[in-house]
Amino acid sequence: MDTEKASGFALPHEEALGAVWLVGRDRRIEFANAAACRLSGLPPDAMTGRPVDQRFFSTPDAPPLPLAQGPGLRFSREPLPDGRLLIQAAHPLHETWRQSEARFRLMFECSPVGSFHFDATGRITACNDRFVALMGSSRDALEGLDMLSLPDNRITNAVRTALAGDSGVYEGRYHSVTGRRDLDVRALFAPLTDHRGEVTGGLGLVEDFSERKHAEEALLAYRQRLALLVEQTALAVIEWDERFCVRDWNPAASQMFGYSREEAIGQHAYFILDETERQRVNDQVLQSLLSQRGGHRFTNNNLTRAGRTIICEWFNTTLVDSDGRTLGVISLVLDITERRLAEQQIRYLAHYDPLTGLPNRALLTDRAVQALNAAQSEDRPLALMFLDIDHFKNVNDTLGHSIGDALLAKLARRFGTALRRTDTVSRLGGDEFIFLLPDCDADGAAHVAQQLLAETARDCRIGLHEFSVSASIGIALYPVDGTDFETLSRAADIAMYRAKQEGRNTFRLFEPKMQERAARHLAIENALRRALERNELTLHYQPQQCLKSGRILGVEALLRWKSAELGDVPPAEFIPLAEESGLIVPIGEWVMRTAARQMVAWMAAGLPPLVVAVNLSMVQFRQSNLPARVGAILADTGLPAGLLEIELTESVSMNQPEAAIAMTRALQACGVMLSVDDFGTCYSSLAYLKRLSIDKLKIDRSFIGELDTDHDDQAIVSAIVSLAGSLGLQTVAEGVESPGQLDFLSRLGCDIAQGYLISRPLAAPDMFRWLKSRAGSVRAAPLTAATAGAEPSSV
Ligand SMILES: Nc1nc2c(ncn2[C@@H]2O[C@@H]3COP(=O)(O)O[C@H]4[C@@H](O)[C@H](n5cnc6c(=O)[nH]c(N)nc65)O[C@@H]4COP(=O)(O)O[C@H]3[C@H]2O)c(=O)[nH]1
Repeated sequence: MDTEKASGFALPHEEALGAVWLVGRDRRIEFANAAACRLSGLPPDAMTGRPVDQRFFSTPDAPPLPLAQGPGLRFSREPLPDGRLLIQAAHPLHETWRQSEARFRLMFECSPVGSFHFDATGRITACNDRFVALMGSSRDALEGLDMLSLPDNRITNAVRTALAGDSGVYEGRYHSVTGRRDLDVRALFAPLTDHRGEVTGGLGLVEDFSERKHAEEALLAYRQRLALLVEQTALAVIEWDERFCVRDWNPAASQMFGYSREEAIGQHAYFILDETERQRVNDQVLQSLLSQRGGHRFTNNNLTRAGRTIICEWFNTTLVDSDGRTLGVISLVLDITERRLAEQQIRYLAHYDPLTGLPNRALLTDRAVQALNAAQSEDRPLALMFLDIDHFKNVNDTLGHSIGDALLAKLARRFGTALRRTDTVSRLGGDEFIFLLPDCDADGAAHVAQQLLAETARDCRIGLHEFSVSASIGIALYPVDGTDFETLSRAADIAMYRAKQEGRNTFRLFEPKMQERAARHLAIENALRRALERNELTLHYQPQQCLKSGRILGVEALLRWKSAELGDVPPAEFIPLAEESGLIVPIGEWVMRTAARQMVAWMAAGLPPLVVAVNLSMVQFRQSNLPARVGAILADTGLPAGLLEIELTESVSMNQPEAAIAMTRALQACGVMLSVDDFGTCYSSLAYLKRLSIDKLKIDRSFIGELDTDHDDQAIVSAIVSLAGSLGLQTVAEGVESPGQLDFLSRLGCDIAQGYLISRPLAAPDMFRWLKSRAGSVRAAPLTAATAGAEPSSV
């Protein structure tokens, strides 16, 4: 380079040009390069200043003097603008070499691969820009770097391998000198030799494959995830070839169709299609799947290995290569058999009653609307019928719910046989059925109702039980009783309610006045809700007289209601409604508390202790906390337990016998007395009666009214009295109105009488006066342990 500077001429690379002489304007050599010196056989010092032969200038092509002759040398002469002369001598092979060198240099410089030369000592002598960039360093820092002193053994080993004449490879993570870059590199170290085959150094090629490595790693991870997914997924994953034979088959597919992977591979798609599906999904359809692009989805019936048909949802995607050629199809398959069944079940449940299989209200309403439209447009009648099983609750309570359910299912089947194809019977839940009878007038409806009553009354055998039930039916007619389903339903319901009130096991056609009754019931129920808080309820008391001594032993508390809106409402009217609505529970508690308080007050006012009898409704009797409530009332009011008598109606005690027996025992354990009211109206079994913990039987007043004349009643009352005697129970005769009745009862040995003959039920102050006026004949209740806490009588 110094010589170049000295010449003031930037010479191209020596080797590239061959021998070069620069001749001054004085025709003397100013500069000769190493090749020119070698060619001339003169050292550079002897060359500089040396005159150039005249002939060289006149005959430019003649061999220059004093140049040594060389074979095939080609001279050229180039006058320079400043008057100097550039003489070059080159061998023709040198030109080829020069061009090749230039190409190599270009490749070296511009290569996208980091490239560098190193000498025989392992020092980097030259490198390209890409190498500098990859290393994240500077050219100055890299050129001259001794690679054999690098800390990474694998690099030094690879360099040594190259210097030993072999190619060395290094692959690894490279941390740049500056520490700013982390690269995954692959480097090749190749030896460079001279013409004798001696290694003069090497060439290094460094490739950054970080991105490719990341891509490869990502692809590997993706493949692993995909494989895991295909292995683990609940979806069957099936790959088909272009002939629609199985190419791959995952475990879920084996699970779904019953074929192992080995059995499935190579099978044609037909192997999982049943006969019908094969006709539908023929070759043509399969071919069209192959030609489709993108995903497509369908549902079909497939066949498992065990021959079971399953419903499958298929999601298919055609597989294509990068040239768009179809390679096959990949299918994801979901077994939706259970979902379909559940959907069918839901659809069924939305329209049918699961217990009886009859249409439910939703379907009935739908059919009713259609039938009413038809009736209207064709001017035809239509009947709507409500049927309710009488005392169905008793069946459930005594025989259990499963027998109750079986009975309903059996009746539903029987009802079906009594109807025409165009009729609809539906169960609304519970024991209530609705019949929609298109084209049916009052006579037709009455006829059907009679048939239904007969079907209901037929003996039923369920398991070991044989029994029969009855039903009450209400009928409403289109168009007289209503023109829409709602109105007709209301009317039929009211008529059914009426049938129940009028003795059950019968049917009633709706009449407008029934509507009034229903409206009154509603009004009573509404007013009753406010009766307690408005203090509209009071108690009347009716005395009970000992038939032997003529003394008054106690009183029965009877509820009275004077409603602000409705005036006096008799208990026989409002008590059933209070029971239906559940209002009887707070009302009943109020009665017991008020009666107890009254007895305590009367005792405090000087009357001797009297037993007070209160009526207990079936609803109250079923409350499991009843004994606790009774105990609380006694404790709160201070009434001795023995002065409280609880009257249960015969039907109350007959329902759920075992529960009733337990409840009577629990109540008696509280110390209160128990009597069975309205005795004789139900069919009590004697064995059962014996197990009830009761003290008295109250003979129903329906047997007393005609006692003077009716021999049957006399026989019944006489039987009841002797039955009670043999069970150790007292008898109370209700509704005694005449001295004759009283006399008859006395002679029979009946213990107690109650009725208008003795006194009508009176308000508390009147009864107090009445009792006071009869002070002599009012007998204190026998003082037992339970009554011991009562205040001493001043009467
Ligand atoms: N014809 C006639 N009737 C007589 C005679 N002596 C008494 N009576 C009436 O017979 C009914 C006797 O009460 P019950 O059998 O318990 O029958 C009661 C009872 O079942 C129910 N009831 C009354 N008060 C209550 C109550 O506080 N709670 C419950 N759950 N029911 C009650 O209402 C029913 C009717 O009660 P009331 O209308 O007060 O009617 C009372 C009474 O007024 C008579 O000589 N001749």
